[in-house]
Amino acid sequence: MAQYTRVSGSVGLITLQSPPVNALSAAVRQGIVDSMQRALSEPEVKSVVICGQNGIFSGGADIKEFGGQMSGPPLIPMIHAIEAASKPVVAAIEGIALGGGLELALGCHYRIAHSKARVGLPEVTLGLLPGAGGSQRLPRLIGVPAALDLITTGRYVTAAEALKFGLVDQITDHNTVNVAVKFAQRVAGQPLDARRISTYPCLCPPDVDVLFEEVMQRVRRTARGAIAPIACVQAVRAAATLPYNQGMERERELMATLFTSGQTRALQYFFFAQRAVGRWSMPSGARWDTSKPRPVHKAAVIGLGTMGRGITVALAQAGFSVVAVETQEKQLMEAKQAISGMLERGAKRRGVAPALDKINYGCNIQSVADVDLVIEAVFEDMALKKKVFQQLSAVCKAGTFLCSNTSGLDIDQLACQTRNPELVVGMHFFAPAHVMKLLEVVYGPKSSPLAVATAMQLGKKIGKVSVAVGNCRGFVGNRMLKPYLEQALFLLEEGATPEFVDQVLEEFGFAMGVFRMSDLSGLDVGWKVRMADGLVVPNSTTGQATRLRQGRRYSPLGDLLCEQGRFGQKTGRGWYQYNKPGSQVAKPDPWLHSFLDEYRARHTLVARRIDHQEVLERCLYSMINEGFRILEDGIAAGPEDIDIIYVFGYSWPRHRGGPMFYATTVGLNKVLERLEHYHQAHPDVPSLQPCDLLRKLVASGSPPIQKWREVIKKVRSQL
Ligand SMILES: CC(C)(COP(=O)(O)OP(=O)(O)OC[C@H]1O[C@@H](n2cnc3c(N)ncnc32)[C@H](O)[C@@H]1OP(=O)(O)O)[C@@H](O)C(=O)NCCC(=O)NCCSC(=O)C[C@@H](O)CCCCCCCCCCCCC(=O)O
Repeated sequence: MAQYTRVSGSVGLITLQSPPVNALSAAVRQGIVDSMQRALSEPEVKSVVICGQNGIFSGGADIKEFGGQMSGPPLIPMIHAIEAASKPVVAAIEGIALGGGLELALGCHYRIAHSKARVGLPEVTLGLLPGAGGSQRLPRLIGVPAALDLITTGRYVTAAEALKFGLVDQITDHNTVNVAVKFAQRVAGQPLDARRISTYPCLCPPDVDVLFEEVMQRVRRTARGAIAPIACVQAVRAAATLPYNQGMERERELMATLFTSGQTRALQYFFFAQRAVGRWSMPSGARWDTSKPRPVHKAAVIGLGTMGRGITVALAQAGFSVVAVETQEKQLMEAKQAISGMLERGAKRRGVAPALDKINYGCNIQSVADVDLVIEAVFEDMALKKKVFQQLSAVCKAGTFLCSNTSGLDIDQLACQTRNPELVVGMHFFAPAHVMKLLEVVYGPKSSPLAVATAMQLGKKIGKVSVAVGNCRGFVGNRMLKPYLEQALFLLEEGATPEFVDQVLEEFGFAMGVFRMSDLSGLDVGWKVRMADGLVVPNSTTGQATRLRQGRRYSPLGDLLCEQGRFGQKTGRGWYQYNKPGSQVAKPDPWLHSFLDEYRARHTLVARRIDHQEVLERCLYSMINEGFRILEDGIAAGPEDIDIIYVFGYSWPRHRGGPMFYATTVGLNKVLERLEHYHQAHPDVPSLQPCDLLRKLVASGSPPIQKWREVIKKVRSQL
């Protein structure tokens, strides 16, 4: 709702009241309409101020309303009425004015912002465009180039930047509402024609067509199939080329398409999923709201390879004191130089001082004795990690949390090396660790809620989206990657090429297909793991046994490439060829094609034509099936956890919501039916066998994803 009061005798003050972010719900819109009517009808009132309660102007339209029947006064006529009002209306912007919130402010005649406020039109991130006049008013107010930037990226700007653009009229460090009220008194009675943004001409640079073409190309390149950024460019183009009313009509048409699209449903789901993962729970019943984290002031990082360096940078940038440890002096000095460079570059970008003095470097593990939390980031080798954990347990003060940056090793085995296994958790960072948003916080059977809460809180403080997951081989992300990679290899055996498989996956929206991604990560990484698992048979040539391991179909293709020294980008050869080692430009490799032909001939495999559908279904449905197993096993608490991990850690296209949400858009019965089909064709591939939870969900009528947790609970209680 909105509260109406009269202040200073002549100013009508409308306060939006819809905690926590004053979203423009039906009740708030009704409140604004009623309050405006009152303010305009009271002769004593000469001007109006609109503000939000609790220091927040508005987070925009109420996203929760989008899924259902919209009721209450619509936003567009409400904003038009404010702009057309005969008395000046001033927006007092504190905290945030986002999306519809900023569009409301643009309908006001003046905007006063607090210096700490941030404003923006983030609709594109929800698969929408600023559909309450924002795409037409913003370019008229701040010009086409700046409006295009804000609307197509959805980025927020500070009050200072907004003032520079002319988006706000004044900024203040004082009480914004008081300043706005005084301002409103001053402008009372002044003519308003020049203050109605919809009447402004749209200022275009001389080369505006070139600009639109460039932005459209950039957007198409980076959108990876998302439709909203393209519609945003089209809407701003309408502002630049059409009179206001026609531009509004174009905005409405474009919005209508977006509003009913599957992409916006996926992105809205994703918005709430990001918030849901913070409300973590463990199978023991421990939860985010009953487990208090312990403050961490000083942390240590052990092992300063690529991951350790990134983690050190992330911690130092967030203001933590860090002890950074490497065993050899030479490696320590190299790491110090690299970390300093990363901090300096990051600080330059953000216009702040580099946090160099936050880090103490050392070669002696004793130097971590007084830290609150240690993140071990040595090589992915269980024996080595165990040794480090034994040392840490002996050296660290009582109560220190011991965390391992591992991408899939058993946390429990590490916890068993320590005096206090309840203080041990996994912290699986993604490379580069100071850039990638995802953090899997892995709890073992002995990890305490305190340790999980502390690691989750630390993740938040260093700017990560942290997801709490259970302890199993590969945790969530890498466990689901396994069937995906496996299917891709089987497809090569059956006749596909790496280029074709990658093309299909990239058209789907992945930043990189599976083979380009493997080349980037290094083929030797998985090879070492398979060797440790006893799966690699060196110099294997022929025979059925080569393609079977432990009773299941196995493709040795990756092993054979590694035997040739083809480790991917770093060696200049992998599934593709590169101009030189380290180059990132992947080119098809005729050698690889002959190699595949010879391999198939050797194993009497007849190449067949494989189509797009089969690539997508086999790669994605096998991965989704593993996701259902993960839910069934209680490794992830809900589908949102999996989806967040896949979007932030594995470049799953955000506008498809994540693998589990995608399964709902395909239809769970269809996923089940296709898995059954493929499993029948490949009975020696267990990952294609539909899991029980998927069957149960289909049997219970494929409930919406928000209801899955109830079915999962039932399935688990029956175990
Ligand atoms: C605001 C934030 C920056 C705050 O961040 P913070 O970290 O402080 O807090 P949280 O993110 O945890 O949020 C707290 C809490 O609040 C919930 N929440 C936040 N924002 C909203 C919101 N806008 N709506 C609802 N709920 C919200 C959040 O979920 C948390 O609760 P939870 O229980 O989940 O923990 C940050 O929250 C943020 O970034 N918010 C989103 C900001 C945003 O994206 N705003 C834009 C919204 S979209 C919009 O405004 C659209 C408008 O342009 C136009 C609307 C016009 C509609 C017209 C419809 C036309 C239909 C066309 C059909 C045509 C048919 C025809 O014509 O034929």
